[in-house]
Amino acid sequence: MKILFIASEVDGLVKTGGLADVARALPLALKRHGHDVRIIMPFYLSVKGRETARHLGGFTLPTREGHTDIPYQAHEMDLKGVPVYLIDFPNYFERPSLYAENNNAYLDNGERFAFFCAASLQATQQLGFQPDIIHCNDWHTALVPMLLRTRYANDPFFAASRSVLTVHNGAFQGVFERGQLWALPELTDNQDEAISQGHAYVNFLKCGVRYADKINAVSPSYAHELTTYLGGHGMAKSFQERSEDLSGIINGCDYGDWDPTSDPLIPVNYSQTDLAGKLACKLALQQRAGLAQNDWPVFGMVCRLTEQKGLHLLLPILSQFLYHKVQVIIVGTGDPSLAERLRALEAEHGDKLAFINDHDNALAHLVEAGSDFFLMPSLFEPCGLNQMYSLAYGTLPIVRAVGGLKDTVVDYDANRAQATGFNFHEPDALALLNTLRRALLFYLQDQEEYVRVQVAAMQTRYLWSDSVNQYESMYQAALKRP
Ligand SMILES: Nc1ncnc2c1ncn2[C@@H]1O[C@H](COP(=O)(O)OP(=O)(O)O[C@H]2O[C@H](CO)[C@@H](O)[C@H](O)[C@H]2O)[C@@H](O)[C@H]1O
Repeated sequence: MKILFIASEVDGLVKTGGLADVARALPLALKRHGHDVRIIMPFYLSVKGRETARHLGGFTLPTREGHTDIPYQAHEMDLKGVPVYLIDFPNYFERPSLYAENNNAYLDNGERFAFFCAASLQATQQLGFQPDIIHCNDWHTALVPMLLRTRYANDPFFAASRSVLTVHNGAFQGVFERGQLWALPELTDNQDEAISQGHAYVNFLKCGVRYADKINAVSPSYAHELTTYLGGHGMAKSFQERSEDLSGIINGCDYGDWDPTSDPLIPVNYSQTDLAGKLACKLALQQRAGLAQNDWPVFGMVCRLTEQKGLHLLLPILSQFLYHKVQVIIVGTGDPSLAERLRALEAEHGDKLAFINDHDNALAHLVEAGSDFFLMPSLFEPCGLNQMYSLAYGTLPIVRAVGGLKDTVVDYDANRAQATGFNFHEPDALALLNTLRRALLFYLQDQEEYVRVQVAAMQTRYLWSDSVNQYESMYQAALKRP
């Protein structure tokens, strides 16, 4: 199949979160399965190696009558054999950051990504790539399915193309004032309730859910949660209306980058049959975090500092947990108020808690390798990547049983034979504290059993080739739609 993969960030070129990991790994896996895949993304200032990009041509995007058209350039780079088309319009994309500065979203994000959606389709046509499947990801690209059904409805070039939308994070929906979207008359004039938020606003994600031929979430549990009032981020009704076309496909884990037997970013490699190196990693992590190099269990956490990641469950009970002989190492950037609270706790418990306010991939690898447990008490988690890395590194995940976490981590007390970690259900700080204590007790009372579960965790595999089989089925189903 010919697949156009549209994403706002792609690891290796530019990354702010888990979306970028998938936007790299999935196209590469599709290519390995023999598909002709092209990625298209904005030509941000921070695109790595942007000086090597090859210029493909200049095009002009027509806008609403009375407004000036938008001239832009298209470039091409290579991602391990997958061509990446880059949409270049400096006014929108040559900025210090992708979406926000100092935690404040750019005010013209709606305008920027509306342009990106429209230009992506236009550039693809101009470049002569005629896709069977147009694969959109999250709100930034979610206007594309609507444009296919409106602007391009009678264009023979895209007549056989079908769209799919992957929801990586339904909490981000892209809600913007209609008036801001002057480049897209299809939106400014469209009062359809199914794509609106109140009267004056358009919801990009709703637009994708309304018009995409098929929709998937990045885990089966999250796909189900999206249709519920509790887990649907206010969009349950929209997802319910498309429930026949909605599925869940768990992300794969990139074991090429995340493999303790060969990881070049950790001091000593180790495997299920020889765990000695894991201890050396723990000592290196304790040293890096400025904590004592002792044999206390280390609980690691690496995440964006947002409410999603469950920090408001952890913060109220952290002092209590730190009464025990444990070390907690948290690496993350994001919400300044959460960072402030973590710094205050660190000042109080400096011998047991280290907070590293940084985005550092090598350190993330060291935390995975050097910790005994990994914390993900997420409020919601569409798929989650770190728990998969943790499993591979024999670092038992302690997770809230939601979304992809529920689908990938088996709780020790619920099912000892299959156990790979610890789960709790209620979004409640005390439920988390109980689970942390459960894990601690387990670790202290039976090292042999701990190693057994650790080895079971290391044997789990979430392969991209399995996910790709499911994406292929979804693409086939999309192509059958009228
Ligand atoms: N301070 C830091 N230093 C180094 N690395 C850091 C870091 N903070 C985060 N990371 C890295 O960024 C990635 C985060 O991925 P996640 O899937 O956990 O979350 P995210 O919420 O961004 O993704 C969304 O999209 C993905 C992809 O579909 C879903 O899995 C997920 O549930 C959804 O919320 C991981 O590779 C992690 O190691």
